[in-house]
Amino acid sequence: MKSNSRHTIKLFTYAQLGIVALFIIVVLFSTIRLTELGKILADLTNSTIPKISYAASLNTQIQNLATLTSILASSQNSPAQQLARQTIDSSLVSINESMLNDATDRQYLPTQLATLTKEINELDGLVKQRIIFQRLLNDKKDALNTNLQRLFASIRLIENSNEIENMLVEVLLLSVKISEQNRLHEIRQIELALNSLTMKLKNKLVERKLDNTILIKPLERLLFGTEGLINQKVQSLRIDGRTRGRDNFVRNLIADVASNLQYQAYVMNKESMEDAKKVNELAAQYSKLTIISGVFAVFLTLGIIYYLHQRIVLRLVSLSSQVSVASKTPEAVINIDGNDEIARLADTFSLYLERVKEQESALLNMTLTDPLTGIPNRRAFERKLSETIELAMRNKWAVTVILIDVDYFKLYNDHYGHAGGDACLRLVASELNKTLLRQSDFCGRFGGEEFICILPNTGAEAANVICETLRYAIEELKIPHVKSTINDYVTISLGASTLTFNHNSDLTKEILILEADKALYQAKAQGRNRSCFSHFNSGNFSLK
Ligand SMILES: Nc1nc2c(ncn2[C@@H]2O[C@H](COP(=O)(O)OP(=O)(O)OP(=O)(O)O)[C@@H](O)[C@H]2O)c(=O)[nH]1
Repeated sequence: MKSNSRHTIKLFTYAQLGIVALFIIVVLFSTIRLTELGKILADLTNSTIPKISYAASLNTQIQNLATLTSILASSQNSPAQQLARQTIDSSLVSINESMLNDATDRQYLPTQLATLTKEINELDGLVKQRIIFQRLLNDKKDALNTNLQRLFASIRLIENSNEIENMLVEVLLLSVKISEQNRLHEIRQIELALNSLTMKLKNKLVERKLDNTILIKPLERLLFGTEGLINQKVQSLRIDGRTRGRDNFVRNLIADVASNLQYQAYVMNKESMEDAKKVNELAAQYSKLTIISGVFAVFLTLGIIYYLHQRIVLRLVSLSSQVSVASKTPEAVINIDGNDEIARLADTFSLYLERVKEQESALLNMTLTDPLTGIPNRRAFERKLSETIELAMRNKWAVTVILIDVDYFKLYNDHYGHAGGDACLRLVASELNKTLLRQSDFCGRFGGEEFICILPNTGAEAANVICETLRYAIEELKIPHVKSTINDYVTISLGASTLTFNHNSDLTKEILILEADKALYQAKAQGRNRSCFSHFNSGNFSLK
């Protein structure tokens, strides 16, 4: 019962807590989702994007390295080689630094870079060798040219030396051809041709009885043997070939590293695109869920508000209007359904109004009752008379008013004392009320030792009978009255007036009382313990 009685407060509290909880859930849900989204975005911006950036930077540096190694490979002198090498070294340092700063796990890149550095060193060594050999070759060519010029000068001193000169010119041309030739087998053929030419030259010199040792041997030394021009050229070609091969190898290696980096960049790019797509999808999903949960929360809140409105507000409004009506209309009933505080409040209001009505009625009774005798007082008589006259006029009834006075009551009081007088009045009042038979008849105390009766729908004849019945009843009470000069017992005198015509005014009431009073005066005057009557109509009434 106690829990029932607190039902509305609980309901209201739960509803409030429900709304608060609902909004906390929605806010928490949104915050969690946004935090997750933030983490993914942070990962994307802090990790993936820098990785892509590093990969792009590394790729550019590696591509530059390919150009630099080409420059190194094609260096024709030491300054150019050294410049290219320094640039390559600083580029490698920069690549290594980029690699250290890069968070990406590049498993093979350090190994590849180490190999690349080693290969670049090899290439650099070959380039250096090639430059040396080139220089030696040039020196050899210069020495050969000097030697040939000396030979030409010596041969010109010999008579009929045209054939030998021609042979020397041929040697010069073939040696020049060697410098320009880049194919080994061609050089070998030129070598064979030079061999035969030098042999022929030697024979010619022998034929001319000239010492070929001084003339031809230096030329042969310059052309053939390990230090000769041909061998130098062959060596130079070999180193050149090795340099080109190493250069190609290094560039292929760089291309491998670059394609590896490009592939990693492609993978990272793809991953970041997938991450971005995922973030996009998640953001759309989260915003959808947040909107749905927000709308749900709003509708639920509206539902709770509507329910509270129906359950509490409307019932309170109804209670208020019912209380307002009930306080003005005595018959109105307060009725609120349910078994909660509001229903209990309605019951309390009902009880309170009932109590007020009871008290009102008790108060009214008190104001309309004579405290001594317990019968209606003069105010009650005034009311009853007005009602009776109204009813009588509507129904065309006759109305009789009887004014009653206890005979010699002053003497009674003086003899039996005031308390005795009171007791006598109570007995008389009770007897008068008992004697009036009709429910609709009225008997009240008019004041002092006077009583007054109203007899609705009672004509003059009936009134006469009733007056006599009343007078006889009091006399029969046999209340001793030793001081009365007319009887041994208490007696009463009665004056009655009967109205038998329509006359709707306050004057009617006054006239009835006045006529009754006159009749009473007459009864007193005629010797007391009797009844006198006044019957009147249409303003024309007579006293009997
Ligand atoms: N004990 C008592 N006496 C009352 C009460 N009201 C009026 N009386 C007395 O009733 C007496 C009325 O006296 P009077 O008006 O002279 O009339 P009476 O003595 O009855 O004389 P008549 O009417 O001429 O027979 C007074 O002495 C009043 O004091 C009451 O409530 N109790």
